[in-house]
Amino acid sequence: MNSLFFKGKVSYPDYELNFDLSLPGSGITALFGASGAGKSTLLRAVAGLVKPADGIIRVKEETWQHDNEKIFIPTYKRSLGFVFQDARLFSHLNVADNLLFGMKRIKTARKNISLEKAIDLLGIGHLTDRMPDTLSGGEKQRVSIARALATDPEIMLMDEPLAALDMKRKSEILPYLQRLNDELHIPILYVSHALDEVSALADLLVLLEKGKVVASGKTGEMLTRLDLPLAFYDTASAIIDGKVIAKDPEFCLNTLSFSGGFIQLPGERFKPGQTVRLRIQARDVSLATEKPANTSILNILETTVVNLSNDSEGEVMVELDAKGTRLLSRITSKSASLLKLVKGKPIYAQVKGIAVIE
Ligand SMILES: Nc1ncnc2c1ncn2[C@@H]1O[C@H](COP(=O)(O)OP(=O)(O)OP(=O)(O)O)[C@@H](O)[C@H]1O
Repeated sequence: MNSLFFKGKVSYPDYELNFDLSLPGSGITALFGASGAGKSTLLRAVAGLVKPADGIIRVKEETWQHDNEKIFIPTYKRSLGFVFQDARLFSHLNVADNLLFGMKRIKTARKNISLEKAIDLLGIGHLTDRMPDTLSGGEKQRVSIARALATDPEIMLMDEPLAALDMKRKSEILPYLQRLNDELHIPILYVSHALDEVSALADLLVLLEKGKVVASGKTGEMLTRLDLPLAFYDTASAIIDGKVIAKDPEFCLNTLSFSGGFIQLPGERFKPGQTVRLRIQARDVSLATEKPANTSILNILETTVVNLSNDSEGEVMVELDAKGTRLLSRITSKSASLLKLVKGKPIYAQVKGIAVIE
């Protein structure tokens, strides 16, 4: 049983959170929603910091709460790593001692991750002698993540770990989080209300609204579903996980393959075999009923219209299928009418801009 199961109800005087979720036992699952949606409360329920009614909290083979069986394991006995928005390091201990502090309660017999591995994964080897108040916000947070990881937890719970950092620090930490996901098989529950972070990191997305789970599924699919609000954000985007299969040194151009075909992307830094997550904004995708010729746009994909919905005044959001990968295109209502767009219609998607998520 290599999965996560969370069920229960948390009631406050003016608020109720209900959840019933079955999730895979690896990868990053984002708990996403507006302020007050219940993301932190759900994370706290998993940690045992609040006790949900009619609760079942199961993490892989371990049952941490089962009300019918009168099981409730207190937080300190749950094998979890909790990372908060602020790093919460002990200010009187240097980085090495901060890291060791978390490890004291760990039984050495079942260690899968060594302290050295945690230090290496978060790239903090050069910081071990430093005191916390000499570290940048991003460095502190990397230490705090390494400290949680070094306890060799069954699950990592992260509550807006990047929210206190500016964009630059955020983008410094994202690759480390991606690395954790690539190299370890520890499931990560990641609370965020920042769509850019979630689309960069998450394999799965759980959308919460006013104490309820509205929908959950693969991030790429959730971002493009027209029955959910995510596809109507100003920055509405699709994501593509592409694999670098060829380089053209003459034009410094890479070819990436994905389920829907190929994407061409300029840049020196890509290596053959590398998987790259790309973000394609709905605004950067235009549509044509015939394959455009003599155009400067390199990426033209054969797609099918899955769904259409009115967006803002005079605009339409179109959900497209590129052989299993979803894309969005935001066009004017007039263009949608001229192109006679209907569900199931084959259409060429011209991708004008692609951002690499790094
Ligand atoms: N201890 C508490 N007592 C009473 N109400 C609470 C308590 N903790 C949380 N709440 C309420 O529960 C609701 C959900 O809070 P929660 O912190 O889970 O939301 P969130 O989605 O994480 O929001 P944010 O993004 O702002 O952190 C809020 O309306 C909050 O006021």
